[in-house]
Amino acid sequence: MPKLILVRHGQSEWNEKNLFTGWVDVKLSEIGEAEAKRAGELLVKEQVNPDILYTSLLSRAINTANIALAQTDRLWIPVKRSWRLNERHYGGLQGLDKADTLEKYGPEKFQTYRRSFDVPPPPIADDSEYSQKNEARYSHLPKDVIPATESLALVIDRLLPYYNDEIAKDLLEGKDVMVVAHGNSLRGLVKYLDNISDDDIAGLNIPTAIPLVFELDAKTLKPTKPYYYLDPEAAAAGAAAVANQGKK
Ligand SMILES: O=C(O)[C@@H](CO)OP(=O)(O)O
Repeated sequence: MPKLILVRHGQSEWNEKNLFTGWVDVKLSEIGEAEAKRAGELLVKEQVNPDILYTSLLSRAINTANIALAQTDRLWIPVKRSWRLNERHYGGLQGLDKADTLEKYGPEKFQTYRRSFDVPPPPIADDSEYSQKNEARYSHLPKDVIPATESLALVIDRLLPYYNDEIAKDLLEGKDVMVVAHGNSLRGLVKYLDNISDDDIAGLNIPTAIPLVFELDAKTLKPTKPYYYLDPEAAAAGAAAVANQGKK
């Protein structure tokens, strides 16, 4: 029975400062590095041994994966990376303080921008210092593919073809696959695998760096039981903290 292990990166410097991040390539904070190490310790403790790693193109996911895999002595497993696993592009909110944004837009609009299924935040200008239009990291992509903002629905549109064409292939070969990505790209994947409605997905928050495991049927790749976190208590506390971001 193949396992799909989903890990959100450890706390980033902008998570620590409470800023909207999206596609901005911020680094892990010291706490984030410690969280990534702990994720690896949980893998060891629960004897979860990924055969292959997938990450986004963002440093915080790549470094979290490396730190965690170093703990398990599995830095040698094959790695595939894709922009399709990137965080949701947060448009014109990238770089803004979440508490200031809550104050500016009010709680309803703030929640809509953060957690609605299909309302994207206002787009970012191409010449903004936080736009990714001209980043070398994405030079392999046509310019019109690089988003100026994204809703969760748009994230799912760009993520699912990659899941079905690449990740699912490894799972069908019986491999245990670890995906290290982001709060909102992983919300999209969990929504799909767990069949969560467009409304209910607003209530799902993913904590940093606590491995979440799906056990999948070898043929259909449908979950054979509810997904679980390797440290459920810490996951519940972490998810509540994410939900409350913005409140001063
Ligand atoms: O800023 C972001 O890119 C995300 C994840 O850190 O934040 P939020 O949880 O508000 O969607």
